[in-house]
Amino acid sequence: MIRAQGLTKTYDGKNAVNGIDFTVEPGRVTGFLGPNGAGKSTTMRMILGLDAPTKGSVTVNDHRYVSSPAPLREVGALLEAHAVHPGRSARNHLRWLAASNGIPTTRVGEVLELVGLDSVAAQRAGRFSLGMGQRLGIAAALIGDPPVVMLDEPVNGLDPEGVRWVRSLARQLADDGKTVFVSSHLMSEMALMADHLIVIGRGTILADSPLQDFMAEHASAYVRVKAPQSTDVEALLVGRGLDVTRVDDELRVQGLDAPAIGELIGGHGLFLHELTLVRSSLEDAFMELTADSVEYHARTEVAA
Ligand SMILES: Nc1ncnc2c1ncn2[C@@H]1O[C@H](COP(=O)(O)OP(=O)(O)OP(=O)(O)O)[C@@H](O)[C@H]1O
Repeated sequence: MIRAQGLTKTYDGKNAVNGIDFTVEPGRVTGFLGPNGAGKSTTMRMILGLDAPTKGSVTVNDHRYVSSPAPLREVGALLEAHAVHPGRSARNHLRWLAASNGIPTTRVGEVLELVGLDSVAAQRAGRFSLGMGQRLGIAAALIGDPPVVMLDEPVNGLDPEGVRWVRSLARQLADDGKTVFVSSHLMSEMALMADHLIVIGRGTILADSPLQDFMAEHASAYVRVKAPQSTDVEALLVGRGLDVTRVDDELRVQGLDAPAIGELIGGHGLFLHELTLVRSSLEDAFMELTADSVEYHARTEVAA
């Protein structure tokens, strides 16, 4: 597992990461979310020992990652900036990684096949598309079959098939008991991929909970009611003390669940054309939670 305690990183007198505590547990996919500049990459770099904490500590499987003799066997990481020599072929890049960590060369063919790059393994990595580069980065992360896998924006540049593949790969790794820590700005993807969320804003933890609990706490829900005699229905629901908002021909009702609303309306001899529970998305919940933590706002408003 990954454990951060009082983890702090200060750049030019400003805390990029501000005394955070969290644990990333094995056997589940943990999503790491936050607006631009929130401190995600800085945290991931400190986990890998690429940056030293100003204060506090972070350990992987109870020791500091930098002190590991074969790091790729402990943590596999895909970071946004790929360190691949552009003139080297995909296969040679992976061979070099394997050799430097005492990993058998046979593993190179296995991971190339796993990520779907076996047919282009002899091509220079510098000529790879964004998506191919991501796949090579994931192959490198998995080459040591590590118990901890950290993926920063793994679906970036991938086509829909690739996005699905990363999702099922993350699930498979978690089901195999590995610790899977994934950052992404794609909320729809995170909603499908993550079991647990850690949300960071301006260097502090805003939420650390199972996805379901996060949605229950931060996502709103209402029941959409469409009825031919909508004025009568509205009066009935308001009369029962429910919170009703009219938007065009629909009524948005809060305060009672859908079956009870249906029975109430039917019990008064009124017809229903639609009765639907509408939940806000993870994106909505995330936007609401992080509204005060967003540092970089676009100046032009775009209609929602
Ligand atoms: N090497 C550095 N020197 C100075 N400041 C830095 C450095 N790296 C990061 N920062 C600052 O630390 C803060 C956190 O940045 P970080 O890259 O960790 O955020 P992030 O959550 O990964 O953002 P994004 O979603 O945009 O990738 C930002 O204010 C950033 O400008």
